[in-house]
Amino acid sequence: MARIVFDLDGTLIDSAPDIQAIANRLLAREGAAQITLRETRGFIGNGAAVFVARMRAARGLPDSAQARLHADFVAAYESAVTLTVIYPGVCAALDVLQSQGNSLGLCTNKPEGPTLAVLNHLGLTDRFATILCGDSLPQNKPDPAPLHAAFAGLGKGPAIYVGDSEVDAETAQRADVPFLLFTQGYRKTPVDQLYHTHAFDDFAHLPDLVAQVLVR
Ligand SMILES: O=C(O)COP(=O)(O)O
Ligand SMILES: [Mg+2]
Repeated sequence: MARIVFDLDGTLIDSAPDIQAIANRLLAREGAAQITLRETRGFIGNGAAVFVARMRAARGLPDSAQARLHADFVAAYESAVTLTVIYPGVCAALDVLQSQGNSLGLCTNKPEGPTLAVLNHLGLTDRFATILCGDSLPQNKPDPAPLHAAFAGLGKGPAIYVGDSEVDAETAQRADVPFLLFTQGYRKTPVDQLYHTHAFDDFAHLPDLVAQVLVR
């Protein structure tokens, strides 16, 4: 059976409303305008430090505020779980994939504290036999090292990565593994311009796509 590794934000969960709420509390304190949900989605993907840098750039806050705002963002991040939801059909798809004997892992650029907090809050932690976070290794996605480590944690078998973003597509390409692209996440680039093996807009289709990858 296969080793299937998932991205988190924008793939399994829609966490943008919680991340937007933290950002807007910080921006209000700085006297800067709020960011929209669309802007928030656009800033997610390369981890917390890059999110804060993009948020600052969008509101003209200086580089000298980065360390302070990043620290405040991370401090708030672990308790920011209440507005986050699992995308429709995710749990049923994971049930099917696990019942077929596939092993599941997670590879996210979100730091470990908030990753475990939101997984616990949503009852998802036990689904994953291995979890690689943005601060688990010196390298972050799109460096393929965390994805390789996630697959290594799942033993042997064909490898498949499932994600939503430009970062995930590049990571999969650099790791040379099949990539299933969820199109309803935080991607900004047209699907046909991103590396992918199959694209899907509904988790009900995921088990079939995994089966298609495995017969190739
Ligand atoms: O925290 C981020 O910026 C991205 O998280 P993800 O890798 O789960 O999409
Ligand atoms: Mg993502």
